[in-house]
Amino acid sequence: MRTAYSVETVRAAERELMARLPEGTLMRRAAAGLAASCAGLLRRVYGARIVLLVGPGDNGGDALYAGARLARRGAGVTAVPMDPGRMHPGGLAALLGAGGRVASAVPGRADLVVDGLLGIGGRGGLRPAAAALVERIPPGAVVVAADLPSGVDADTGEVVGAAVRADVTVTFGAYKPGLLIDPGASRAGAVRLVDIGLTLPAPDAQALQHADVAGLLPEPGAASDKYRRGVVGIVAGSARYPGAAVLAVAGALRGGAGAVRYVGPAAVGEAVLARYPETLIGRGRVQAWVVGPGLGDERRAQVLEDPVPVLVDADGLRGLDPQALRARTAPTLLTPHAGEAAALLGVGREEVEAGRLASVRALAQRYGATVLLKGSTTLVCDGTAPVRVNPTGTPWLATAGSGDVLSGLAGSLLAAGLSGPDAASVAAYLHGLAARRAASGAPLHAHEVAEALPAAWRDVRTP
Ligand SMILES: NC(=O)C1=CN([C@@H]2O[C@H](COP(=O)(O)OP(=O)(O)OC[C@H]3O[C@@H](n4cnc5c(N)ncnc54)[C@H](O)[C@@H]3O)[C@@H](O)[C@H]2O)[C@@H](O)CC1
Ligand SMILES: [K+]
Repeated sequence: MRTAYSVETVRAAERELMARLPEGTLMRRAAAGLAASCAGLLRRVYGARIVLLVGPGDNGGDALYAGARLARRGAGVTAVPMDPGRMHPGGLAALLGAGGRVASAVPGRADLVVDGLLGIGGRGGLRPAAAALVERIPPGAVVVAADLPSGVDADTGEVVGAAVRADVTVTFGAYKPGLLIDPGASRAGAVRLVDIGLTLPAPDAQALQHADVAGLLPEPGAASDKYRRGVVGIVAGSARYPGAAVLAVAGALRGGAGAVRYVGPAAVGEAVLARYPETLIGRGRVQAWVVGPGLGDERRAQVLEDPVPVLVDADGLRGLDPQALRARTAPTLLTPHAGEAAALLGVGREEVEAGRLASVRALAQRYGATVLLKGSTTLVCDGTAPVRVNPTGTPWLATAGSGDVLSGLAGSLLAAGLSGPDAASVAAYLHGLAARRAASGAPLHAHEVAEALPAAWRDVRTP
């Protein structure tokens, strides 16, 4: 499990540790880790041209101390301050003492640039002086961000205006949520964690890895039969959109439930059966429902009355009543994309896109449900536990019908007994992995994602 911590939490842990250690110990640890990563990225440290972009705070201090270490190994190190009057004094003395120099402009050529402009003390978008330095980063240089790419909000991943685009981010003490959540995540490149000895409480965000997902996958035992493994009911599709039902069933059949039941118009049921003859047709007991696309209100209301877990997606999300959801006794899982989330919150779509973390938290609070917010870095939040950030997926997943496969899959996992947050995050993980496999660099369609799910499932289980 990759865990991430808010700035407030990291600061508190740092204060607690700093009080017990000689002054400067943590910054030395951070700088040593940063310098080691930089050295590993260079073919040769001796003679390498390294540029440090140095901000006014301790993030700049990290860059200066790391630069001093690299200068001692024979690199040519140039520090370019954002504000010449404000540089970490100890770091500056160390760099100059090691033979580094300070320049007022970014050199035209560099092998490696360290972004030490802003760390967890950065607020808002980069101010003009910082943005001007970032614009001058020489093309072809490897960019290494200290702690986080400057301009990325550490707590949320939000980017307002200019931000550094790093190849590698060397982060200190703990991952920050903004390194896992887009748009920040896509600015961070490969993220490396340097342990500086912090003791941390419960995380604010977490990203499942293969082993975590493997531990959550439902496994049939010797005594299992199709009913004990769970039946998932799919209430989706209309004469106009029969495909949504077929795709949701396609996802559900690969999600670990023992059987999939389809409830809907006869013509749609026939389309489902033509593709998947193993589907049960018509009403009956289920362990979880998926209420999805192409629906009228009455069908949704009926399903929400059933005291079993219910996943609500697409058209099913329209005009949802928060009070009605809060009154439910069984778990509810909502799976909106940004547009649907915006409608549920009564805000603009851009607001959701720019503030994905705040939006998913607000939705979970307002509707008393687990919410899976689809998009670049899908988020899952149940209002209490850490937000789950999905690390798999590919931009090719932005294709018609892929959401129907996801809702069928997540519903199937709910029917198999997983909690709302587990079903949602396992489904998002497998779905993203299947899409990567199916796409491998070329366009894909939703059915291929469903067909790649068993391979993704096996991948996850392979140690
Ligand atoms: N506290 C600690 O124990 C440790 C801190 N470390 C480093 O210290 C960093 C935090 O240092 P600071 O608290 O000094 O904060 P930062 O160095 O992140 O930045 C704060 C400074 O930047 C300015 N600033 C804020 N937003 C700006 C913007 N949008 N544009 C331009 N300037 C802006 C502020 O006026 C302030 O002077 C961490 O990210 C990490 O790199 C590490 O050395 C590890 C140990
Ligand atoms: K930085």
